[in-house]
Amino acid sequence: SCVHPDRPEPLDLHLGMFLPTLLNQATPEQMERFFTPAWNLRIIGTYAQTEMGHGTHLRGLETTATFDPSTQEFVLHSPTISSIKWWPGGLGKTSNHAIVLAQLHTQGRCHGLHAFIVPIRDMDTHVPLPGVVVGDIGPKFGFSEVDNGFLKLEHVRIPLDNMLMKFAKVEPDGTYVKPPSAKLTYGMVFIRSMIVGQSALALAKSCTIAIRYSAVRHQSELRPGEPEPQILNYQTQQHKLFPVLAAAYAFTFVGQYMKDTYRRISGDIHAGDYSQLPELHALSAGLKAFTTWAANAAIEVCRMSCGGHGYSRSSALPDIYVEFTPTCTYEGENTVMMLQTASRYLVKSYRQASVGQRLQGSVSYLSEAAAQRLRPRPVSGGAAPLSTQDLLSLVHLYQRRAASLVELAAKSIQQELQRGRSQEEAWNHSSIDLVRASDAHCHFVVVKLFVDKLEQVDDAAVKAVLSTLALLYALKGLADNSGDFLQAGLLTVPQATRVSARIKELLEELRPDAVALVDAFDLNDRKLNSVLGRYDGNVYEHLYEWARQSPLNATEVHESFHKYLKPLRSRL
Ligand SMILES: CCCCCCCCCC/C=C\CCCCCCCC(=O)SCCNC(=O)CCNC(=O)[C@H](O)C(C)(C)COP(=O)(O)OP(=O)(O)OC[C@H]1O[C@@H](n2cnc3c(N)ncnc32)[C@H](O)[C@@H]1OP(=O)(O)O
Ligand SMILES: Cc1cc2nc3c(=O)[nH]c(=O)nc-3n(C[C@H](O)[C@H](O)[C@H](O)COP(=O)(O)OP(=O)(O)OC[C@H]3O[C@@H](n4cnc5c(N)ncnc54)[C@H](O)[C@@H]3O)c2cc1C
Repeated sequence: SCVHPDRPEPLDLHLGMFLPTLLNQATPEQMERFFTPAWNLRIIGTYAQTEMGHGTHLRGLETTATFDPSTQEFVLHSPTISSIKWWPGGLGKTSNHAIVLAQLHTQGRCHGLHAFIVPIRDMDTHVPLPGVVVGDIGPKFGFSEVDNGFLKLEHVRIPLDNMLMKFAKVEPDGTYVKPPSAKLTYGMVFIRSMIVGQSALALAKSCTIAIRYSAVRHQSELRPGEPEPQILNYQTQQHKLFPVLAAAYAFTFVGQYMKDTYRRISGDIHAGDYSQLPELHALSAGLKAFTTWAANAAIEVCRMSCGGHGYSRSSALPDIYVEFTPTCTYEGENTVMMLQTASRYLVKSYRQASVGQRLQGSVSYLSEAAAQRLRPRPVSGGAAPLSTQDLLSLVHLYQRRAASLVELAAKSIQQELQRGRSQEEAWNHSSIDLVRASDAHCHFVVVKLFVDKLEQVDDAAVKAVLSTLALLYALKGLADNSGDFLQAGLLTVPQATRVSARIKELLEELRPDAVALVDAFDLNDRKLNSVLGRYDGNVYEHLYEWARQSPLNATEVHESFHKYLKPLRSRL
């Protein structure tokens, strides 16, 4: 059957991680030896980092690569059951090579995790090579098209030159040469950055299906005696779907920003300037977690808003969910990513700002907040006036919420330390606050980027409708997180009431443009693969046709009648 353009595929890891890792970490000689045949699919690779016992804790990975100077080889070995590589996409049956992340041992010392290119199957027969035990990990929640696999290495020898040595090196005598920065060997920033755009696409597809279907589905009575209305005219249906529509636009702009930022900073890194790597790591980790959690929940809102037909595979919504949901786990489990952004960036920046350092990039607002703390507080102490129309003032409100939650997390750590807890315990006992701080920081970044994007829109009508979407996104976020804003003294209860009223007005304003706004994503029927989301809105005829094609309908009387029902009857 033809490959559906957006379905997971066995070659995803080859394209999405094996090739990019070579590009980022291979020497010119290794590019020649591996990239060319990999580009021509002679070499098919995967990225084998996760083990049965460890996915998040990289320093806990157990696979070893021990250098043998007498033969100029590394010996790759899986020492325990928990060290068996587990999950890599395309590993089970497709790949003939793997980039294996292993603890490097040379001259009796361990130098931590490094990347090694390991042939795992014969290039011609595809039979596993000696010392290689490889296979599929079995059925999963979804991703049934992908052979996520396991790999057990039994003292497998590879040449010295199979260690990716663009940054770290091992000399022929076994001497280890450190990389310019230990962070360069982590990788994964590329895919995390790309996943932000995947979140936008998943939202765009889901709300296109749900809003188009809601425009053709008529149900119940709004006014007695009148024809059944479009379900899109129900305020609750708009309250479910229009914030998802707004988020789809917001994440589209954030996804573009993330890709541009990745391209810019990875260019600097290739030129030897590593100064922006912390910002890139923090931004990609945080936005990957923020956008995938939000999109994951929103896909389910779209499915349920389509009633029973949303549960049918003909809607495509179950498949979109099943294929999207692992983004919250892979490429950095979301909670762990949020903690990375908070602990390795936000709290560090907060402390720098607190001693007067001028911060750049996405945390520059922490300098402004630190300066604010030094000024006398206004006597009123109350929340500033709230405009439910002025986007810039809402951006500032999100900025102040983020600064407040970063400060709360930093102070929690300080309080835990003052209680006598160790550094590690103090951080662990503040981790809920740390995740909240990261979430608020990412939320501010998303709202700010949405509003910044409007400045680039020239067409007045487009700018007006996008501004309405941006307002809805910002106010809905304010309503959903009103506890944060109230706790930070940034919102009063009367203001919260005004926000709810304004949201209702915006839903009404957006109703006439809702279908045009999803059409603007320009997702054709093949890409959507959804009977409910068809551009022509001809749902019922195609739903009936889709059902008729079901394999169960190949015969009028299914064999189960003769095999089971009839014999059962005769015994009753
Ligand atoms: C030619 C190209 C063609 C392209 C075509 C594209 C077609 C694409 C189609 C296919 C699309 C998608 C396919 C992919 C599908 C997805 C498959 C999923 C794959 C995986 O899941 S791979 C495995 C993912 N695993 C992880 O992410 C592990 C998560 N854990 C960690 O990252 C780490 O354990 C940790 C949580 C960061 C903790 O590590 P550690 O304890 O060692 O580090 P510290 O917290 O102490 O921090 C130390 C220091 O390092 C900095 N840092 C940490 N990580 C990074 C990083 N990634 N980058 C940069 N810097 C990092 C951290 O900030 C600290 O710095 P400091 O000391 O504070 O200055
Ligand atoms: C569909 C799919 C495809 C994948 N493809 C690949 C691949 O191609 N290559 C590859 O190498 N891997 C792949 N993986 C593995 C994936 O990267 C890991 O599952 C992921 O990194 C999470 O690690 P884990 O499974 O060990 O979960 P764990 O880290 O065990 O997480 C379990 C729970 O523990 C919590 N936790 C863990 N550490 C901390 C902490 N420090 N602080 C607070 N809470 C914590 C987490 O938040 C989570 O709630 C894939 C996984 C899936 C589902």
